[in-house]
Amino acid sequence: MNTRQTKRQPTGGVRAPRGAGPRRPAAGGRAPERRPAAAAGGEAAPAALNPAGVGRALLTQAVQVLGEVLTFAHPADAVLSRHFRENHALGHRDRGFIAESVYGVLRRLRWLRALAGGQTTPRQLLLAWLARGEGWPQRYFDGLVSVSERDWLNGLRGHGAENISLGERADLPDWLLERLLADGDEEALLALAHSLNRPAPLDLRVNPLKMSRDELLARLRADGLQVEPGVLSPLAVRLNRKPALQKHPAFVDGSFEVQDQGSQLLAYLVQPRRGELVVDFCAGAGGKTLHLGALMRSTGRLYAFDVSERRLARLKPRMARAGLSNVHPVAIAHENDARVKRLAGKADRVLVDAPCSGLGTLRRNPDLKWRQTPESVAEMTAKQGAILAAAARLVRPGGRLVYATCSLLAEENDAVVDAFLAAHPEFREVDAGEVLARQDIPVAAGARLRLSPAEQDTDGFFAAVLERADAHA
Ligand SMILES: C[S@@+](CC[C@H](N)C(=O)[O-])C[C@H]1O[C@@H](n2cnc3c(N)ncnc32)[C@H](O)[C@@H]1O
Repeated sequence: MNTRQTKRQPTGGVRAPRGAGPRRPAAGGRAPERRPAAAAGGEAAPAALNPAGVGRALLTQAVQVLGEVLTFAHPADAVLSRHFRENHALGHRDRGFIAESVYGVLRRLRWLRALAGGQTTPRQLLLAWLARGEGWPQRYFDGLVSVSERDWLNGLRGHGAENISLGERADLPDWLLERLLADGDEEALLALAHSLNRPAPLDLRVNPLKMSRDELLARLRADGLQVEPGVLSPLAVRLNRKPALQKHPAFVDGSFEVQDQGSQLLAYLVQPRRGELVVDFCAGAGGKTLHLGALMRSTGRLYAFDVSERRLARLKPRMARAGLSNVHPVAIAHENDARVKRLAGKADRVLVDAPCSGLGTLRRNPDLKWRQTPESVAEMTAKQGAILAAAARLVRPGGRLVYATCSLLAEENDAVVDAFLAAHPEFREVDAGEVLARQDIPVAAGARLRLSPAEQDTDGFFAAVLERADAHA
C-alpha cells in the first residue's frame, strides 16, 4: 500500500538524496575529489578508497543491504532506514552511496539481469550497476574486486542493447508491461518507463497560513538554495537538489511541507471553502489534509479518517506545526465504521485518496514494480470500489466527491470510477481540467486528471471529480 511522499527518507533527511551527490566520473573522465578520511564513516584508511570515495567495507555493506532488499520481504526504504539506524556512525555520503546504489539496481533490475545473464548475485548486480549504470571506469574497481570479477565486468562493458526485450529495456515485469502497453504505443511506453526510472525532484508546498510562496522562495534563496516556483501548483516550490530540510526553521515552524506538485493538485480539485464540512477519507499521515485545512483557512470541520492509527498519529504533530485547528483525525475500523456513517449526507466535499498499487510513484519507490502482482492489484481494486461507495454516502446533495490514486493502471482508475458511476446515477462527473482552469491552474488535465513523470514531471496521479445531484435538480 502506498502513502506517497509523506515518508521520512532513509538517509535521515526530509527527502532521500537518491540521485544526490553523484559518484559518477565527472565529464571528461576526471575523477571526483577524494573525500577526507573523516567522511568515510567506518572505512579503515583513505588509501583503501577508490577515486569515487568507495572502499571495500562500504561496497560490502551496500551489497548486504541490496541482498536484503531483493528478498522483497519489506519495502526498500524501510530496509534502508533500519540499516542506517543500526549503523548511525555512517557518514552522509556513505549513506548516499548505499541508498543510490540500491535504488539504482532496483530501477534497472531487469536490464541488469539481462546484461549479466543467468543467475546473478546481489554483488554482481551492484557491480554491473556501477559499471554500466553509473559509468565507473575499470580503474575505479581496482582494489575492490577480484581478478575474475574484473574480467566479468570487462565482458559486460561490451554488451549492447541487441537482443534485449521490450520488458528488459523498460525495466518492467511482463504483467505490468502488458497493462501499460494496452494501446500498443511502444515509444510512449518507453518514454514513461524511462521517466519512472529517474529520481524525482524535491517539491515543497508553502503553507499559506504562514507565508506566501514568494516569501518562502526568498528565504530559501537567502540560504543559498536553488529554488523555483512550481509550474503547476500555485503553492509549489521546486528544488534542484535534495538538501536535508527537516531542521530548517521554516519547516519546523510549519511554513512548508514536502509534497509532490501532482499531489498538490488534488486539494484544488476538492476546492474546499471556508466553514465547510470536508472529509479526507484516506488521510494517512495527512499530506492532503494539511493542504485542504489551509485552503479552508483553518475554519469549518475537516475530518481525517484512516484505518491506520499509526499514520494518523504522524498527522497530529504536522497539524500543530501547520497551525490548523479545524482538523479532526478519526481512526476507523473499516470504511463502513459507525463513525463514518454518522456523517451520512452531511459532507460538502469528500476526498478519497485511495490505497493503491503506488505504481505512479516508481521514481521514489522503484521496488513497487517488483513487489506488486496482478493479484495484489486485483485485491486493491475491490477495496477501492468499496471505499468509494462508502465515502459517497457522506456527500450531501450538491456536494463533491473526488477519487484519486497514484496508480497508472486503468483498472485502479477509470474502471473504479466507471463502475461507481454506473451504480450511482445520483452522481455525475465534472471536468477536472475545467475545475483547475477556473482556479488559474494551467494543466492540460482532460476530463479526468492524469499526470505522469513523462508528461508533467510529477508522480503519476489520477483523479476524477464527481458531484451529487442537488435535491432540487
Ligand atoms: C494513498 S494513502 C493516503 C495518503 C494520504 N492521503 C496523504 O496524502 O498522505 C491511502 C491510505 O488509505 C488508508 N486506508 C486503507 N484502507 C482504508 C479504508 N478502508 N478506509 C479508510 N482508509 C483506508 C491507508 O491506511 C492509507 O493511509
